[in-house]
Amino acid sequence: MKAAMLRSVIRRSTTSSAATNTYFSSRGFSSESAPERKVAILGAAGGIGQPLSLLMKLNPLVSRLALYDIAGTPGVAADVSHINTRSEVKGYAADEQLGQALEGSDVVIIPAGVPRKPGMTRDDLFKINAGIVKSLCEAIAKYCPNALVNMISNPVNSTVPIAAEVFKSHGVYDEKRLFGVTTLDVVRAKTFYAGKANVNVADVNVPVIGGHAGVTILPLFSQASPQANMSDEEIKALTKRTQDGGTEVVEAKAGKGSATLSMALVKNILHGQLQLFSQQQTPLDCNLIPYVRLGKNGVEEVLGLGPLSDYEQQGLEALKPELKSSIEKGIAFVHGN
Ligand SMILES: NC(=O)c1ccc[n+]([C@@H]2O[C@H](COP(=O)([O-])OP(=O)(O)OC[C@H]3O[C@@H](n4cnc5c(N)ncnc54)[C@H](O)[C@@H]3O)[C@@H](O)[C@H]2O)c1
Ligand SMILES: O=C(O)C[C@H](O)C(=O)O
Repeated sequence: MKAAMLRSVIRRSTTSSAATNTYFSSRGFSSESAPERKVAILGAAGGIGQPLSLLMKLNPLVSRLALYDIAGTPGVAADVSHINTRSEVKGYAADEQLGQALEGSDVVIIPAGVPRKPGMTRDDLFKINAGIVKSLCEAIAKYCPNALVNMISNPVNSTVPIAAEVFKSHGVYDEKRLFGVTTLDVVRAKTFYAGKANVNVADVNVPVIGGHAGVTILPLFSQASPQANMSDEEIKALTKRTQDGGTEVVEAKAGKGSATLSMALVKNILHGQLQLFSQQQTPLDCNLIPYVRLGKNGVEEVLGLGPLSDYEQQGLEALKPELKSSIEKGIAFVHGN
């Protein structure tokens, strides 16, 4: 098992809202007080790209927003640019403008690629998305090698290793700066748990470990807060629903794509990353729970998994072979074997 690679897929992030609020209340929204930060979205005209572009335009921590896609970016950029917030928006289309879109970026978010249709697994997207992600990462390595890179494109369990291998081959890999975006699993675990436990969802915290496909998604309900009395059967059902959350949406959308709206929660990660830029003196515990802590260069510390129940321990053992093989598939793709 490539331990470092596994860790990069295992990382997850939910930003502490307390920390985020502190920033907003203490520093305000004005362009004078917020630092200069450029965010590039690759795949900006898509189902995820468009609401994400909107959210980034609303984010007072962003000063420049580069929207890149192979088609449709002029329209999205013109539309988003009319919003009266501080960031300057530019649209970029076609390969020859990718470098300009990326140059100077502090944060890059990649939702480029095709989504699932009913009956498909995320891995079925590998054939198309692996090549897309690889070429975008080549450009990142060249034009903004120090950016924090957030991989949304599926299959995340393989696209993160693809990114890592591309960056390694250019000598710019930093495992602290590469994130697989798995926030949705945390979001779903919290929502489903709150419904079952009949508690306020805003107060709920559920760590989720592993990757981002089926059994590789492992919510740790034994560490959930507030604690609720639940039977083993209820925990199993909640675990399964969290693991199948993406499929639930794909089936409900009936051929019209996968989750795009709940993906809006990705902004939480970015708040964490952008805050981290703005408060560089101290390693900031952005509550990238359960197992990483952010510092000024990205992930500062990989924390332990915490105490697992027997059921979770079995789940952890069960997910490793699938995660390992998805990671190896990504690595092999980059090295052409
Ligand atoms: N990680 C997660 O939690 C998560 C959640 C939902 C969806 N996804 C994945 O995100 C991806 C995008 O989903 P979507 O619903 O936005 O799909 P979409 O088809 O609506 O949008 C994808 C966009 O990518 C663009 N694109 C394709 N090739 C490109 C390239 N080479 N460079 C730049 N842009 C390119 C397309 O033109 C399109 O605008 C899918 O792979 C999907 O499975 C991941
Ligand atoms: O399930 C999908 O294909 C999209 C995404 O990964 C999700 O979890 O919703």
